Amino acid sequence: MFVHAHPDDETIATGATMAHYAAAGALVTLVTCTAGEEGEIHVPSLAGLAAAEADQLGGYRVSELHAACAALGVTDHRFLGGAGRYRDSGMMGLDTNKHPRAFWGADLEAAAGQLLEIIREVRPQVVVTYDDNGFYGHPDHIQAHRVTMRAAELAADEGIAPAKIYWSTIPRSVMEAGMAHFAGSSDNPFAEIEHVDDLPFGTPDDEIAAEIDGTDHADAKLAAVRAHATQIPPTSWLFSIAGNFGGEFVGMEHYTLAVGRKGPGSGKYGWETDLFAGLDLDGDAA
Ligand SMILES: CC(=O)N[C@H]1[C@@H](O[C@@H]2[C@H](O)[C@H](O)[C@@H](O)[C@H](O)[C@H]2O)O[C@H](CO)[C@@H](O)[C@@H]1O
Ligand SMILES: [Zn+2]
Repeated sequence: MFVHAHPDDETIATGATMAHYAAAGALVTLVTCTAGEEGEIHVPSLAGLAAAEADQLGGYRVSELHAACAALGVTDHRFLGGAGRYRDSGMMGLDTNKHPRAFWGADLEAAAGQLLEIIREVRPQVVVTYDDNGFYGHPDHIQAHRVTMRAAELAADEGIAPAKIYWSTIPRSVMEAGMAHFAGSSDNPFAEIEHVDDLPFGTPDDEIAAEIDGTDHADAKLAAVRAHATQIPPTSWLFSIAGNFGGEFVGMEHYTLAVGRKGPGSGKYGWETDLFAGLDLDGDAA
């Protein structure tokens, strides 16, 4: 079960992993916490849908999300609390954070209870969300983390806690390789960044628990990225890096392990290659 804040996060952060497990026959459940109402619009003909205009972007992004799920082979998608329950809060500190339905202002117990209802039904062995900074500090990402971790506590009280909880991330080494590769390029997505430590995200390689090789699904992930056209323009850094690094970047996704016992791994840091590593078919520690 993947818990994400906005339509597009599922693809950007975990699209290849979701496609990998969907193709392998696992039940992949995606829970999206908001409809992304406060997003930018990179499709000029849709500018009138913006929050400050017709305020219809959320509904449109639902269609983008469905197209992305189809590209990834994900068939079980839910909105936390039902479609429209929680609204995209906008970037940290904006007045939109105070909207009556802003996810950032959601009652934690109520939202966690809504996620617990899905956990009771789906009984996920593995859950994936963000770290306590929401990966890069967006209020809805931070709230998605808090709601997920609280729901897992409530599930544990009922004896149905997931065996493992992972937080999506990017290894510091991948960021450094990207910066080195694009140094001097006119199309440098890292142009504003002097040092990798200046980025609001990135995890030291020795703190990574799992690397999922979804390179066989890199094309599906890029199709899902294209489905989120209002958020990710053709000029996006994602396409720049994908064009240069291809499946090596797009298809490889990384996670830290927040809850549970790390299974067998390989390589310099013993990274797992499977989120179910160390679990038996019932999702119990083998
Ligand atoms: C990937 C992600 O979480 N996107 C969010 C984010 O989008 C950013 C926002 O529009 C910001 O104003 C831009 O400068 C930045 O480039 C975007 O990534 O926040 C949006 C508003 O909450 C959200 O809709 C979008 O999904
Ligand atoms: Zn997001």
